[in-house]
Amino acid sequence: MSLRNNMNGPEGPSRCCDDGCDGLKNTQAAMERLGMEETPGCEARTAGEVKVNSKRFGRGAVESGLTHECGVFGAISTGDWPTQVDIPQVICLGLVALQHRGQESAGIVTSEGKSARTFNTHKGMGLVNNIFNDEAMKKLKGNLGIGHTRYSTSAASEEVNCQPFVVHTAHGALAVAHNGELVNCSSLRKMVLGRGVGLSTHSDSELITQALCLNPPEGETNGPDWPARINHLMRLAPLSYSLVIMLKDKIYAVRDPYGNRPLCLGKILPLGSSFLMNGCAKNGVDDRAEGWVVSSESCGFLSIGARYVREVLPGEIIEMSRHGIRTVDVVERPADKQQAFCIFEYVYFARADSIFEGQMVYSARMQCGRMLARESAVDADIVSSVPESGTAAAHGYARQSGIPFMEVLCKNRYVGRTFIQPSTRLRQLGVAKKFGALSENVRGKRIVLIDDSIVRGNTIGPIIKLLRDAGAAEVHIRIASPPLKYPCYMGINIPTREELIANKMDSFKLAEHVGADSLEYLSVEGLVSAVHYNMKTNPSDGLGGHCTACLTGEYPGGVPDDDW
Ligand SMILES: O=P(O)(O)OC[C@H]1O[C@H](OP(=O)(O)OP(=O)(O)O)[C@H](O)[C@@H]1O
Ligand SMILES: NC(=O)CC[C@H](N)C(=O)O
Ligand code: SF4
Ligand SMILES: [Mg+2]
Repeated sequence: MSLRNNMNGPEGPSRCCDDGCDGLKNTQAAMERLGMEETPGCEARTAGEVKVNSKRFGRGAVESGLTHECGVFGAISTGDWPTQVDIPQVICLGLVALQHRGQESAGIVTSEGKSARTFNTHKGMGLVNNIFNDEAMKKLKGNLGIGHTRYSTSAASEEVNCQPFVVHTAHGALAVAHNGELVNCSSLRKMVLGRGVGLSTHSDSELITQALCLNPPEGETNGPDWPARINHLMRLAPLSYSLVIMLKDKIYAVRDPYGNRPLCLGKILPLGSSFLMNGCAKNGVDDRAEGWVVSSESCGFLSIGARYVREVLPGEIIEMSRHGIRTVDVVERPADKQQAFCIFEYVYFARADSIFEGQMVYSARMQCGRMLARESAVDADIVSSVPESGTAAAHGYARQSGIPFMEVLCKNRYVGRTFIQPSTRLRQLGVAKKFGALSENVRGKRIVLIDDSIVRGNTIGPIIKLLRDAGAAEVHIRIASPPLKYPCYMGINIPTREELIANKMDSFKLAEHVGADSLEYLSVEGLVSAVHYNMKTNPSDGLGGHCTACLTGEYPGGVPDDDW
């Protein structure tokens, strides 16, 4: 899951928005790549009546797959500061574990807990390991801190938009890291600007940061009431976000009322903890906490000596201090609305060892494969997968069908982004070059090949050709998610409807187009029931609902109020 064919490049996606034009250069490049006519100015339109100032263009062009979201992380040590827990190191390792969620830039901000004036900040473009060298880590000394790894959805992939954002308020410094995208960004932006606040970027994450700084119209009697300010923001902007917000000596962990983006809590255990020594899940529950962490995903917890505790609930505001953690508020959704956790976290985004809703992502993916085998059986000699994220579903398909699993593809993890390859031919080769066929496993075989998703349809065709060239007798494609037909407004870079191959052809035509003997998708009902199969949360508690908008067109919080 580490390689994304992201064509954003160092200039990355940028947004030409209602009050600025900084996205135009990249917008034009994206248009050229898409073969569209360019007209000057923010309000210019293409022949197809697509506005240049739409966010969609602002994100730049991508060759294949869905590009990710972001990873947020926070850590605080408990007890008398300073303690033995190396908070900057914990955050850095936490971000490395979240690297698959965003590879454009990363940042860490720490506080020693004493002064409301000074935070230690280090941010940069690129991968976590390249940004945080020894010198940077020394500078980040602190007892609490937050971190971010970014895939941009609003505002360019540039240093100025790297997170966490830090602002200095009348009540001290404030730092914010955000995963998600504000659906009503435009109206909130107008509101904040209308209150006399200047914004220095087009980032919705900076907007959140500044909105938190606004003094409430009714005033505050005993200094700032941060939970009340957060609550107020959540009512103004109900989705989508998971936030970590740092003040001098506290962190607030916040998940939007729809629970659209993931966020979970972990407890840093003493080094001698039996849980860390033998990994037994029931141990560690009663161990004293040496600190607390909050993270987009739980996959990195063991690597930092932490134990997964639970998810942050939709709408919950958790305060983390040196005394421990406590829920300070829960902001409700409208009564008629379900939780809308992104179902694509299960399909593709999250690391397979992360836990959501009481189940491991890997188990949900396997269950999708089982369901797919029930819905779309085929006679074959072997079941195989497109690595990486198709593999768990392929194992599920194999178990359900009784057809043995065998690897047929080797993935070269060192193939870089395809944006450096100029021509269509070379870019297409780029997809094929990512994989090699295990020819002895392939020759003469009837293969069921499982992938997690088809987006633009650029990956699967060259792979089928590779397998046929290696002697495959038949190649049947089974996709462990339904056809992707609609854009996402909640932090995922899903292409335009026109670019999504499922809007151009049904599965029969697509099979023909990519050279498969057959091609079938998992149904929406099949995906939802596979995800529900091992889930521990209960829909009757208002939990366990999922966003399927990119599959069904039913958006949990409506469509954006600005111009997409
Ligand atoms: O239809 P397309 O637009 O070509 O994209 C679909 C492919 O993109 C993703 O894989 P990717 O190689 O990005 O990551 P992975 O290694 O996690 O599978 C996804 O798993 C599909 O294989
Ligand atoms: N992918 C994300 O979650 C991005 C967060 C935020 N919208 C940004 O562009 O920085
Ligand atoms: S539209 Fe799709 S990718 Fe976006 S939040 Fe919903 S399920 Fe996730
Ligand atoms: Mg893939």
